[in-house]
Amino acid sequence: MRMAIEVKICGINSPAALSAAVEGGAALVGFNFYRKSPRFVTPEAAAALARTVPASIKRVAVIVDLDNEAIAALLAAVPLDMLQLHGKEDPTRAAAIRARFRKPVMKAISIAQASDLEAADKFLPVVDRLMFDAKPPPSMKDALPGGNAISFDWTLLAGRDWPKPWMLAGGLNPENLAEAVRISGARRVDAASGVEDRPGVKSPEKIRALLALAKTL
Ligand SMILES: O=C(O)c1ccccc1N[C@@H]1O[C@H](COP(=O)(O)O)[C@@H](O)[C@H]1O
Repeated sequence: MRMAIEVKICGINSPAALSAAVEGGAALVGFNFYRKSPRFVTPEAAAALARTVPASIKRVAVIVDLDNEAIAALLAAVPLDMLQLHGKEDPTRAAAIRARFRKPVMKAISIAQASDLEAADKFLPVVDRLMFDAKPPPSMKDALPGGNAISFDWTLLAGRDWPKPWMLAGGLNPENLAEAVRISGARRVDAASGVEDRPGVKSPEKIRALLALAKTL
C-alpha cells in the first residue's frame, strides 16, 4: 500500500489555524521565528500554541541563520521537536546545530535549476531531513528566505529520491498540490502562504482543504 502524503502546515500563528491543522491530519506544524516574516511568532505565543499540539504531531521551528545563543533561548522557551534551517547554514553549521541541540534537523535547499539539487548530497550525512523550496529569482525584490509563494520546476524532482525523508515546498496550495505531487513524486509536502487569506493570516478553510486533498493523493 502507498504511504499517505505527509503534510506540514507552516507559519502557524493562531489557535484556529492550529486546530485546523491538527484536526485535518497534519503530521508536522511549523512555527516561524524569522523576525522579518509575516508569519513570525514570538516564542511566548508559539509556546502557548505548541503546548497544545498532540504528541503524534511534530512541532517544527523555522529558523534562519540563528546563532547558538538564540537557538538555546528558543528551545528553552518553546517545546519543539525539530529545527528547520532555512537560511544560509552550510553542512558544517547544520552538523554543529544537530550535535549541540540534539534535535532532528531539516535543511531547506533553494532550487531554481537541476544543479541546485547537488547541495542535497552535502547535507545528507548531517541532517535528518531535506526540504526542497523555490529559490526566488534575483528580480524578486524583498524576497524572504522562504515563504515567497513561488514554486520551482517540479520535473527537476521527478524520478529522484534521497536516502533520507525529503519534503517539497514552495507555493503549494489546494489548487496545485495534486499536480505538484504527481509531477515531483513527493510524498511529503509543506505549505505556508498557500493556506492563507493574506500574508501571515492563515485560512482554516484552506488548511482543511489542502489536508483533505492530500489524503486522496
Ligand atoms: O514562511 C515564511 O515567511 C518563511 C520565512 C523565512 C524562511 C522560511 C519561511 N517559510 C518556509 O518556506 C516554505 C515555502 O513557503 P511557501 O509555501 O512558498 O509560502 C514554507 O513551507 C516554510 O517552511
